[in-house]
Amino acid sequence: MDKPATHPAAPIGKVGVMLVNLGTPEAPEPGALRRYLGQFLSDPRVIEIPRLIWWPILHGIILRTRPAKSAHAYSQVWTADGSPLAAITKAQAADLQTRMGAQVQVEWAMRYGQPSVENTLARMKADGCDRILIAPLYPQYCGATTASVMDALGDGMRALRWQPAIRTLPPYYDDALHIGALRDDLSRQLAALPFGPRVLVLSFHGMPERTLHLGDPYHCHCRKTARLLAQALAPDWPAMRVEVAFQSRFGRAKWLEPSTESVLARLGAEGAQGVVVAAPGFAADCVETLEELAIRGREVFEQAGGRNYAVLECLNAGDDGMVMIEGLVRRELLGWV
Ligand SMILES: C=CC1=C(C)c2cc3[nH]c(cc4nc(cc5[nH]c(cc1n2)c(C)c5CCC(=O)O)C(CCC(=O)O)=C4C)c(C)c3C=C
Ligand SMILES: [Fe+2]
Ligand SMILES: [Fe+2]
Repeated sequence: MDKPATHPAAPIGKVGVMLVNLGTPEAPEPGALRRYLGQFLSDPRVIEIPRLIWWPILHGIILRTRPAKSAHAYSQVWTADGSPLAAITKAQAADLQTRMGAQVQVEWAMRYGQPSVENTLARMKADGCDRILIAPLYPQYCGATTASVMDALGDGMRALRWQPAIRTLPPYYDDALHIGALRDDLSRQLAALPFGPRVLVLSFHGMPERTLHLGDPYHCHCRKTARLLAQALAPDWPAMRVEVAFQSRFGRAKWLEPSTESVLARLGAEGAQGVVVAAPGFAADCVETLEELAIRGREVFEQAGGRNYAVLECLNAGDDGMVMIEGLVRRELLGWV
């Protein structure tokens, strides 16, 4: 049989994958925190208050007071490899590189701080990647996180004369690969606890409630992840109740409710025993899980009278999480690889 007609072979460039997460300070010190928070909180996707009002508050109050407080939080979770979020994202990229083989170049970047999305994009293009998949590791879409990565990507693209072709990883909050990975990973961790889990609190990062009414799908995405995950865990953990909460409130506006802090205080006051917290909105452990949930959350719960508390690890670079990332990435690379 005749071979089908093909187009003349084009020179095949490299395919790249860029894993992106939020970002992190360079050191757990007030100076580094001031630079990091300055960049983060100047992003109009994150703080949606007119510049004229927000600028004096940011520079006059927040950047004078918060860096020292945040530096203390980071210093309690800092590792020999640096910030947990950066170290874990780097490990995820290294593991994905092994899984994908030499055909694909895997890199990692941070939306705020280093390595930046812009520089990483330019370096990948210089390395010969002419097709790049940008994978923001946020399961739930949010303007403040996912869209902000796309803004940084746009800045990076604007600076390039010869641009690569781009694909972006859609949010995976309800993807069977994500729910399955969470079910397997959390089940294993639940089974290893020294006490019986009675209540599982699924704690997501909060957002100003206003963004929900403006049409941001984040709240709905969190709720759906929680519902599907609770259904997936129910057969193995029939006696465990699942609650949803939102953590890390910032500023004076009303944020999504209930707050994780109020849920832990209530459970503690009820004398609950066996309260376990998981954070299925975070692809990697970070200051928000390791300090806010594991240290301060425990204090809130125990001081209110609760006993037996645990915080489970995020998917991180563990096998369940990496099988998921590989599956999500391979699906988006169809036709390229
Ligand atoms: C996972 C999704 C996230 C959403 C949504 C989000 C929104 C959001 N965050 C802030 C303010 C802060 N967040 C901070 C840390 C932080 N936030 C996320 C993720 C989301 N944020 C992560 C993964 C981290 C950890 C970074 C790390 O280095 O470990 C911080 C800094 C820490 C602190 O000073 O408390 C701030 C500030 C706002 C205002 C917001 C939505 C509008
Ligand atoms: Fe945040
Ligand atoms: Fe926090």
